[in-house]
Amino acid sequence: MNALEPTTATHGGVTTGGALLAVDGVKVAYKVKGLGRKKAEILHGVSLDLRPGETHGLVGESGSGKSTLGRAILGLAPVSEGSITFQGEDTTHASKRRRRDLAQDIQAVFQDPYSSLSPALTIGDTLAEPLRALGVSRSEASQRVNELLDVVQLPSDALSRYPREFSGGQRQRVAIARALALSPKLIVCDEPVSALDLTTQARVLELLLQVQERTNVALLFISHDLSVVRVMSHRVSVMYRGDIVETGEAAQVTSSPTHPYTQRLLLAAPVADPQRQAERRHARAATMTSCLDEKRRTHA
Ligand SMILES: Nc1ncnc2c1ncn2[C@@H]1O[C@H](COP(=O)(O)OP(=O)(O)OP(=O)(O)O)[C@@H](O)[C@H]1O
Repeated sequence: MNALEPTTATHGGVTTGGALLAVDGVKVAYKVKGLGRKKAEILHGVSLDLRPGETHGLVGESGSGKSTLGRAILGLAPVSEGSITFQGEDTTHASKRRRRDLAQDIQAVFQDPYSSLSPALTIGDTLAEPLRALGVSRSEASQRVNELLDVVQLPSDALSRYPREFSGGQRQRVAIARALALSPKLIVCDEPVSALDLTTQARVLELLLQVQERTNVALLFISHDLSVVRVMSHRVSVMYRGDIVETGEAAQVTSSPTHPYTQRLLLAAPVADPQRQAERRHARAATMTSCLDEKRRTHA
């Protein structure tokens, strides 16, 4: 198994064929204080699908249920109705043991790598751990770890250092490398750049695009930032209060949305200085757009 080998053949950047992941009418409900035995329904029956090698953006305001959907796909949220199918297998209520196996194919990168990287492990051990757990030999794991460092553009002296010795952007690179260790087919990226400054955001997003190019991994890209979702995604779904209200090609959804909520999301001006915000957005979009153009040229 080579961490950098494409998992399937690609065509024009996105592999053709059936869905890799299908979420169908999924409901998630939690017990909450004050409701007695009644549960609060967070997802009201959401559906989306992801093709191999595709990035599906999931956008919506805080509390709309984006992370809950990501967690349901990872088997971390209780699904009360509906189904989640991965590579033709119903994984909705997969056993713990099956989940461990599925982790080879479905990985996650979260907003805060501090919470997902063990402070007690060096980067070398962090990256080798999932490989060793699978029975990969020490020397093969060591070779793979070096490949992974190369992919995420971290120096080899990173291996003996600890997460606290890295910047936020570097730690997110480590988290991406660890997610890639087992050559997954899908990575749930939950706000992977929200905690980073804009320059670092652009670098990490570019890295994700390059990684997808090399490995054909599919990404569920969760963000509240429509401009980031637009440049990262092939298709976009918009969540509003536990429902997906609109799904379509990224360019269509983000330039001429049909649902009133998406239209409001587009118009939302998040900061007091709109001039500065517009300049920043423009700079970020330019970086991302050139990156995507390059990607398209490579596949032309
Ligand atoms: N374990 C839980 N128990 C009870 N309620 C929960 C739980 N997890 C999430 N919720 C509730 O579900 C709703 C959706 O949360 P979720 O984190 O999925 O939203 P989100 O769209 O990802 O928001 P953000 O962008 O702020 O992360 C929120 O009201 C949250 O309080």
